[in-house]
Amino acid sequence: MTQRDGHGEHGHGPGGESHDGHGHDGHGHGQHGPATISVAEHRARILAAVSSLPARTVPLALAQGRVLAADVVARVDVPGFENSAMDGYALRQADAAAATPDAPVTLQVVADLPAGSAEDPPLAVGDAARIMTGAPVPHDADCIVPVEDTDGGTVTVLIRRAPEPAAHIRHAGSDVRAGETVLPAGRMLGARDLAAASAVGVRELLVHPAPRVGVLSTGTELRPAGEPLARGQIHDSNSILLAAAVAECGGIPVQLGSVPDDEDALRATLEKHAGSVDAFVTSGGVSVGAYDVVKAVLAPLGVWFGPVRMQPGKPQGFGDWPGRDRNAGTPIFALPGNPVSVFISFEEFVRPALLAMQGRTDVQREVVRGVASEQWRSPAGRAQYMPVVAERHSDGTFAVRPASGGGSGSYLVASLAGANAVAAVPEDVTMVQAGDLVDVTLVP
Ligand SMILES: Nc1nc2c(c(=O)[nH]1)N[C@H]1C(S)=C(S)[C@@H](COP(=O)(O)OP(=O)(O)OC[C@H]3O[C@@H](n4cnc5c(N)ncnc54)[C@H](O)[C@@H]3O)O[C@H]1N2
Ligand code: MOO
Repeated sequence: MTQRDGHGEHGHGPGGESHDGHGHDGHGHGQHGPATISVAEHRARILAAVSSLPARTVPLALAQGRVLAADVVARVDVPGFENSAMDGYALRQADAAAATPDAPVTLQVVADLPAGSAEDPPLAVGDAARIMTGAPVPHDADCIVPVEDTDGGTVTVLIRRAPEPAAHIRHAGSDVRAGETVLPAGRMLGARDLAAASAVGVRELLVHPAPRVGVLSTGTELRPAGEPLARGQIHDSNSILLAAAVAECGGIPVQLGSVPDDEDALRATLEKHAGSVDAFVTSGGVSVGAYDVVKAVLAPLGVWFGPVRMQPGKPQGFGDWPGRDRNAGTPIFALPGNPVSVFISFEEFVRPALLAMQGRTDVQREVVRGVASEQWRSPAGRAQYMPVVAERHSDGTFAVRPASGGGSGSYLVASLAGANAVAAVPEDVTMVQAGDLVDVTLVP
């Protein structure tokens, strides 16, 4: 990789341009606090500011994907009783110990036990009970002979093979005993976890709920998907992306539509929904333009705005929409308007925060190793997040190349769909060469 020759810590001067040609780092933004912060610093501040939503009890059917807030302890033994692992016959092993295919043993069939039977028939010497998988084994029996080793009789039965002692019996508590912890707090619940909870007698779980996330686009130029466009208008793709991305990481998107670049309209929308969402994510209106409405409304309320040393995604805002009557405020993520910036900002900041609100501690995606298969430029002084196509090699590494011929331009929304990963290039690298190792995150 080509690195910028070192003039100390990342200064704020005009360090680099965004690839779509209108970026200037770190001045004239009127932000609070330090002139620029790194991606890691901004994420750390966000994670320090959000906490897991208070736990609630939900039925098992609504617990999938939620994080457990308390251990799940078995209420009963599993299995709860000795039961048969085979369709066949329950009997005393000694009664059939001499059986061979050439010299089968004949037993009396004195009972028929389907799964769910509550019977416990007494078995005298020479008796057997026909039994199905899962049915309770009579106390007098000590083994099961599978039906395949018999003639299948219902009055008498020929046993053609001697059973092992205790053959095909599932013992009570052999899976888990009452009182044992089956699922630890902190576990994200999947299908197997819910099955385990049900099996041990639990029907409701204490979990951190899914955050409801209000998604709002800003921009007078925006039209809903599919509507005809006049000159200067574009389709609102950010709210579509954000709503899907919220759902993908376990949140509940609440589409608030789009508001024009009008302070009162934005204020009214946020005010209206603040009580019914756990967070807001807005896009657009955070830069230095004359109509940057989000910043105009939120900065006076103490929401932080400033450049983050990244490309795309440089202009960011984060803080609280104030609560009423001493209620806590609603976290608000004010993302830049460019669609690729929205995607990268969501991945780096919003997704980790939404996962933390769900009680997750593993809030960042796994980073894998990539090898650049072609060269590309990266801005000095800003970490670059390049949408790439990553192809897996047999040794587990990935060959990566930019997903668009246009590079990392933050307006390249249609090309973004062709990417399956994002390569993160450190701040001090200005050129990634073919063959360079890069950190890669695979994305859905
Ligand atoms: N003079 C400067 N201009 C810009 C700078 C700068 O530092 N100095 N930064 C550039 C960077 S980097 C970004 S990122 C953008 C961020 O600007 P805003 O957050 O204020 O976003 P907008 O101006 O509202 O929109 C930017 C761009 O994105 C399109 N857009 C907006 N919303 C949507 C949506 N819902 N769906 C699809 N596309 C959307 C919008 O039409 C613009 O093309 O500022 C740069 N400028
Ligand atoms: O590069 Mo901006 O920082 O287009 O997101």
